Amino acid sequence: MRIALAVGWWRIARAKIAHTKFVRNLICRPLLSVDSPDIWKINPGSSSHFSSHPSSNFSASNEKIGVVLDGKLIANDLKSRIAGEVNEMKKAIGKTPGLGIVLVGERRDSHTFIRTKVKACNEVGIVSVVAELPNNSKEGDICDAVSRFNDNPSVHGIIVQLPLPKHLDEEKIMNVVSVEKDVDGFHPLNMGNLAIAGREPLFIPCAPKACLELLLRYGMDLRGKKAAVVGRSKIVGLPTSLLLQRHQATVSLVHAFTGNPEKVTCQADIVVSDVGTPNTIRGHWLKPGAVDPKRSSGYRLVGDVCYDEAIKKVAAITPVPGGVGPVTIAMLLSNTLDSAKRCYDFT
Ligand SMILES: Nc1nc(=O)c2c([nH]1)NC[C@@H]1CN(c3ccc(C(=O)N[C@@H](CCC(=O)O)C(=O)O)cc3)C=[N+]21
Repeated sequence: MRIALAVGWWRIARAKIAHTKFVRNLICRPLLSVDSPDIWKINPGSSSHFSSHPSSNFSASNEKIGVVLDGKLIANDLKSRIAGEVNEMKKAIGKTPGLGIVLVGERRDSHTFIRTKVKACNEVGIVSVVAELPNNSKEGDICDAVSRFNDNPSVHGIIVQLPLPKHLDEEKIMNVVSVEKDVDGFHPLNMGNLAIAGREPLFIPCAPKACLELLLRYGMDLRGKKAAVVGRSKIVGLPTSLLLQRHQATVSLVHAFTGNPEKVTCQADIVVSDVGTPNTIRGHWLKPGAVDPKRSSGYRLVGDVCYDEAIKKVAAITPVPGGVGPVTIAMLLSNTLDSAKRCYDFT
C-alpha cells in the first residue's frame, strides 16, 4: 500500500509559480557555511587538505580509492585557532573559558572520552572541572551537580556525559542544563531551534558540526545533494539530519525500522552513519563516488562503515579512529569558547 500525504502541496505549487522569491522565503538559512563569518571564525574555510582529486588515488593493485578525510589534521588546526582566541581573551579581559563535565558511573568508555576531552581543554587553555558521581546516584544528585555548574560564573559550558545509568531520566536531566551553557546542543530549546527554519540555536551539537566541517572543507556544496543519515540518536543522527537540511541537502533518515536501508544509502551522495554496530555499511550500500563522513561506533575502535569495501567506492571517507571523533572534540572546545565570548560580550 502506498500513501502520499500532501501536507505541503500548496506551498510547492505556489513556489513553482512564483519561483524565485517564494523559494527563497521557504529555504532556511544554513547555520554553517564557508562564508558565514560568525560560525566560521575559527575555520580557515580552506579545502586545501583534501585538494587531491579522488581519481588520482590508486591502491597498490591499481584500484581507484577514496580520499581519506584526516580528522586529526583538521582538529589540530581548529585547536590551534581556539588556543589563540582563548589567549587573546585572557589578555584582553582576564577571563578564561570554563567547561563543567558531569560524569556518572564507572563505564570505561565514558571515562576514556572524558579524559580525552579534559586533555583537549588543557591543550587550548580552557579550564575543565569534572563532577564525578557514583553509579547509584539519584536523579536529584545529578540535577544538583548540573545546577551548581549553572550557577558557577566561571563555567561557560556544561556537558552531561551520555549514556547515563538506566535508572535515570536523561531528558529530565538535559532540561536542567542552562540553555546558555548547553555546549552539547541537546537542550530541547537548542535542538528545537535547530529544527525550525529561521531560528538560531545557541549551540549546534558537536558531532554534526564536525561532519559538516569535514564536508565543507572537502569542498562539498550540499545544496540539493542527497544525504542519507543512518541512525537517529540525539547525539548524532537526528541533529545531523537537521543540520544537513539547513544546508539545503535532501535528507533521508534511515533507522532500525527502515526496510532495505541499502536502497536509500545507495542513492545518496553523502552517507553519515552512527549506528554503533561495526561494519554495518557495506561497500554495496554506497553509490560510487559518494562522500561518507562516518562516526565511530562508541568505544570500539572500529567504524560502522566497512572501511576496506567503502574506500574503493567512495570519493572520500573518514577513518576510525582519526576521523569525525577528534573534530567532534574540537567542536566542543569551540562551543565552549563561543559561550564564554557571548557571556562577556567579547568578540
Ligand atoms: N554528552 C555527551 N556528549 C558527547 O559528545 C558524547 C557523549 N555524551 N557520549 C558518547 C559520545 C561519543 N563521543 C565521541 C567523541 C569523540 C570520539 C573520539 O575522539 N574518538 C577517537 C578515538 C578515541 C579513542 O582512542 O578511544 C577517534 O575517533 O579518533 C569518540 C566518541 C562523544 N559523545
